[in-house]
Amino acid sequence: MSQSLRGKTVLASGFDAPARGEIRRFEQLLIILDDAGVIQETHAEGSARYEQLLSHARQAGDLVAQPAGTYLLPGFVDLHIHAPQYPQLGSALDQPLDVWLKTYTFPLEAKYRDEAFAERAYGILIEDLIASGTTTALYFGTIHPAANRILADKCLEKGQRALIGKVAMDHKELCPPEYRDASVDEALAGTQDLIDYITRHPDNSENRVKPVVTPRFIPACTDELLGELGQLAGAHNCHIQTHASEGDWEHNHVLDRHGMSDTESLDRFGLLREHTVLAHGNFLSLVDMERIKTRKAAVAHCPLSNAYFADAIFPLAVALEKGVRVGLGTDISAGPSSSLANSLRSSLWSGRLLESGTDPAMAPGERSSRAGQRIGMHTAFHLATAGGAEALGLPVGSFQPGMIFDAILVDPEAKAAPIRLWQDLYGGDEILEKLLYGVTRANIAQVWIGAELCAGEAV
Ligand SMILES: O=c1[nH]c(=O)c2nc[nH]c2[nH]1
Repeated sequence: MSQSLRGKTVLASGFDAPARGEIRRFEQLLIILDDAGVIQETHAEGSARYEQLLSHARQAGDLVAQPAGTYLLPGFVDLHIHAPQYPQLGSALDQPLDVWLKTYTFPLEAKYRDEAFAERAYGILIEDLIASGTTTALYFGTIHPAANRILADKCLEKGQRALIGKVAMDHKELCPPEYRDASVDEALAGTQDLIDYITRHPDNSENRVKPVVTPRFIPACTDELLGELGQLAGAHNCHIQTHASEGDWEHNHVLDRHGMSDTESLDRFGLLREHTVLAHGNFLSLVDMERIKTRKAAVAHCPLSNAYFADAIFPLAVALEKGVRVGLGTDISAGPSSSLANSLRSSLWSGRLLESGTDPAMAPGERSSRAGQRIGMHTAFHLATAGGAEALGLPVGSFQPGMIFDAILVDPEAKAAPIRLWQDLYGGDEILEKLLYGVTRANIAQVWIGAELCAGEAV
């Protein structure tokens, strides 16, 4: 079979979740793609033109029928990930955030001044992420212009949809001399360099890779830099990403320094706009959430990293109820898994722990002060796909007409890691639940980005 589905008609069964809390299950759906990999039409079995379109595609040699027993899902959108931290995945998880940054993370990120190291590490990362089903990633890079260009090159070479930020951090007290922007001008020049490089890249005519203005977090930036980055983002109408209200130390730093929350402070610097993504948001107040919603910004919920570094759980259900846009992030390497499916699963248990409380020494009714914090699988699936895409304003994340075909094909029968579906006992949405709880890299048989095969083998 072809390595591209552009101009083809795909025949597949599977699931998507274009709206929060709602799952669409489809059986033998016809998905008609145009020459750019955009979904033109879909037709369900039994609908008026189904048989005619099916036989027409078959006769024209344009029909691509996915194997029986496989499931097509939208590709995952990782809304918060530090590309340079991949070598450290699964280590140094036992320190507080500020110590972890200084002792392990800044020294690792500083290594990306070596372009050969960047080439090697970014190549491995992107291949692993695509193979794990991440079709879109919102990346923090490093402070180094050359390494950030390499990250963009690698995403384009391997086909991953990506948004990439040059990390801006110039605060002399909080960033070590060997890993900080020497001045506001240097931080701005590096950011501008990446914007120009990505927007003019000869292989980026489809805008698969986009630049992102990326102040690391308020503690790492001077006020002057924050203000300039806000203006730069406005001038280029760029995406913005940063960390906000993550843990006690960081939250209190901003309160002490600016006398207000991260959200309010970022807003004053022009950094809270449509398609700003705030990572974590554990300490957001209801007023902050209202402001984020009004600005059409979003939160990247990173449940695994919050468990290790934030000592707090993001009140996801409250934010969703408020109408805040939310997606899920792995937060490599503060989160020790590269699989967004693990973030999805963690978003389910973390909401439940917030709701129930965890101290067995306390009576059940007294363990927690929070009710109604759990979310269901339908919502988690939406956040990992269409929710993350909406946060970024990208037309991906579901199989509706007008969406670009970014998809994964899940094979529950993968020999190395079978997902036991017990189809005689379970059906419908229960199958999706079993797939999402069970899916590993071994089950992801194909990964399509822009309707082009980026991992796996087409059959
Ligand atoms: O989880 C995190 N990872 C980081 O690299 C970081 N930098 C600032 N704040 C951070 N939080």
